[in-house]
Amino acid sequence: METQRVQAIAKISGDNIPAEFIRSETEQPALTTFNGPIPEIPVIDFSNPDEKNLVSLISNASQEWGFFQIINHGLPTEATKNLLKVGREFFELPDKEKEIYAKVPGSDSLEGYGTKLQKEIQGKKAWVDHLFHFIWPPSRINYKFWPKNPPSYREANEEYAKCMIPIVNKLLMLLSLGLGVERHVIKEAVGGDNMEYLLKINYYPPCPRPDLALGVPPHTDMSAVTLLVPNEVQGLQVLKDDRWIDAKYIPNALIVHIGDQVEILSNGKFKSVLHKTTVNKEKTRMSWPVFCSPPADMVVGPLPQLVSKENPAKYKSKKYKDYEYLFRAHSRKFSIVDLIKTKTLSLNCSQEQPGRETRKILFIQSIGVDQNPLKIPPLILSPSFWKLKKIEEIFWKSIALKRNWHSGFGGESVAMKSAESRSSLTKHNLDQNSSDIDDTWGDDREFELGREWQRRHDELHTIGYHEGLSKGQEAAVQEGFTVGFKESVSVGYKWGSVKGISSALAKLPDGLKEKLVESLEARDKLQVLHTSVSSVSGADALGLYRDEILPYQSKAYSEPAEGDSSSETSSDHISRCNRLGNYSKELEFLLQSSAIEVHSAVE
Ligand SMILES: O=C(O)CCC(=O)C(=O)O
Ligand SMILES: [Fe+2]
Repeated sequence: METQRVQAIAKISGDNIPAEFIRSETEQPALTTFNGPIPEIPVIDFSNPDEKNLVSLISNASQEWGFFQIINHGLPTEATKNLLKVGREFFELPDKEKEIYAKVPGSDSLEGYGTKLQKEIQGKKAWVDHLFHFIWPPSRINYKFWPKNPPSYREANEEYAKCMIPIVNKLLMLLSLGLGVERHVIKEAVGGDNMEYLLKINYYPPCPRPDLALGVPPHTDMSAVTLLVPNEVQGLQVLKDDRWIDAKYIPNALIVHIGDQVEILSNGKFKSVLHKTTVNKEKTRMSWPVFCSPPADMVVGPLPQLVSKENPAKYKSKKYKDYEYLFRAHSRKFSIVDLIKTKTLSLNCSQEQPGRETRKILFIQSIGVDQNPLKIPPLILSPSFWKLKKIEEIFWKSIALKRNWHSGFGGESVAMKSAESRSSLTKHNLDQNSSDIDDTWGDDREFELGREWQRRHDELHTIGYHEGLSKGQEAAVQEGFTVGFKESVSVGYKWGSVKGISSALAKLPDGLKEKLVESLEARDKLQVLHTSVSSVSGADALGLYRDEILPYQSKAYSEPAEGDSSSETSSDHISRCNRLGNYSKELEFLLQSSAIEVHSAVE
């Protein structure tokens, strides 16, 4: 079945848009765009002969914004003009002609003409079509995805790629100097001359309700750096100090995004920027980002020069292809770079120092609120958590060897959706062509297992976190920003943890379970806990929280009235109706009598 393109939907939309494009209030541009005095997004003159000064400007912009525009960059205006012209002409071709370049269904490759197939977590679709193809190095180019029409498409793209190279090299050199390492270091760390340039053309047709829809939803780029030219229609927004800021259109400027790989290499000094796009009522917006990324097998981790005892690595090292896999397997709602942060996932946020975590919370939360009263306790997984990891690893490996990828955690979660899509992808490969079986299961098996394990592991870690945040978001939307958000995050987190941990335990083979939880009684109780936890959906859990705990907590904040006849204390009440809390306590209790300990600092 052919995918419906947004370009086609736009043509028949009239005054309204289909419901699947209407964003929740926390995402609608009309409600989230910052309207106060706009901080200046850095504009940097790339021809500045004072190298020291240039390094400092780029370095500051990369730390504070992860985003800037460069002017006088040396990219010939003619090359850009031609790139934009042929791209626009391609999208103006009849649909049938464009479909010749459609992405290959089921393929792992990003290349081709397409529309994001899966809806996002909240079931929303993006108002954008796109074309992806590599433009550099020549060995990476697959001309199958380069339009033959207009005829000058190839020449214009080849010319543009050639002109990009010195600019990208200079940028990486300046970034290296900004980190205090030698000028060649970042370029080499992302593959040297084998670094890959992936061009994307975004096509955002006019949208009757730009106040309700989004182009690309909030994300960071997984590249090392991204260099982008837009057409003259403004629409790009970046998150700065928890506010969505419009990036002004500057003719002939090149927009630079610091991507996840440079954030990792810099050990967190440079920030990959969270950004998204809005759409326009009358005009078609287009943009041409070039994602400059390491080759698939390149391992990227914090630069050894930047890591010491005092300043340990904040990210795990990973092959780029594994990072890419993680990126695709997980919801785009959060920045994936956080998933590979080393063991302690800190949710300690304060207004004075808005960190990435604050940003993450606020970008789902962003309702244009000036005050950020969040102060969330840190979430620490103790070393004994890794014991569980080890056992689970053996378990997943053993079932993976039986090729049973479909078994998984019980319970529903955001992450499970991606697990399902991964399973169906694998299944699709197997069904599609039996010779694919060897590719999928042959020499790469160890690697695949590693990836599968990584995914399970990441899921277990983030299951509570994601659920906590989204429950927090829903609760906060319903209850108002200041009431209950912190509490709901913590309740939601606990809830997700109980679900994730009890399901993982329930799925362990009996022999392992016995080793971990010696007492038969405790094992039975764990099973019962798992069954009851699975029977309560995330939405019901939220309902319990909202209807039973929150109102009572707010009541308990005010002094009890004189002569209040109720003898029930607030903690009595909360424990009576707090099934969520009870589940959590029950799990903690059962785990205490086992070889597993799971500590969480979330109260
Ligand atoms: O269209 C834009 O300006 C940004 C697009 C973008 O962020 C992306 O495609 O990754
Ligand atoms: Fe992007």
